[in-house]
Amino acid sequence: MNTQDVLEEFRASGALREGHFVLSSGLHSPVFLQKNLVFAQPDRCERLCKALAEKIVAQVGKPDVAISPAVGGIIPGYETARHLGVQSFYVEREGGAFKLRRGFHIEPGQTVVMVEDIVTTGLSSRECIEAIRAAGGEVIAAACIVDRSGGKADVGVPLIALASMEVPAYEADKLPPELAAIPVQDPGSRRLR
Ligand SMILES: O=P(O)(O)OC[C@H]1O[C@H](OP(=O)(O)OP(=O)(O)O)[C@H](O)[C@@H]1O
Ligand SMILES: O=C(O)c1cc(=O)[nH]c(=O)[nH]1
Ligand SMILES: [Mg+2]
Repeated sequence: MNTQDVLEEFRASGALREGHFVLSSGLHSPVFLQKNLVFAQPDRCERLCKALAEKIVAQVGKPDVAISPAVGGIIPGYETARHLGVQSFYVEREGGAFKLRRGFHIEPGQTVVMVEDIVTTGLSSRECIEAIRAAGGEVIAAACIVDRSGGKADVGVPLIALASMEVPAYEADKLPPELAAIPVQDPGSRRLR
């Protein structure tokens, strides 16, 4: 599956949104990939995650566990783990920082692939990897459905992306006037209270 095939799954799901969005990183963008509309369709989610699992195995082999950052990473993390034939855990925010909770346990030295939905700056991936290491896991790679940085994001381990694209994103005080004129939406969970 190449980038065009992946974006076609997003387009057909109505998940390629245009407007004014504040992203998890605080950057602003005229484009948002509403991945949940894709993952809500099990057949599409299966196609994407099966392809991602195959790419992971081809590049780094099969890990012991797949671990994702909540909320967006949970569904693709589970489905990718199913195709890898490994357990699926997730980290979630406790007082702002990602933690492994709910009885999920990593044996010392177990190998982990961190599975994200979307990578923009790589901040959430780095936070997730830090939480996995704090719990004793050895992160051999990160993986995602779409890398919006076009390969520029550095998550500290190899990043295996099913699709790669470059989408404009701006700091809050450097918005182009046409973007500033549109009311802003904050669709993610980082700032939810
Ligand atoms: O690479 P980054 O700059 O960190 O951006 C990508 C992150 O943003 C989204 O999560 P978000 O925190 O918006 O919440 P969600 O997982 O609930 O969608 C997405 O799921 C990634 O985790
Ligand atoms: O950077 C983000 O927060 C982000 C971008 C995007 O296109 N989709 C998403 O769910 N999150
Ligand atoms: Mg997320």
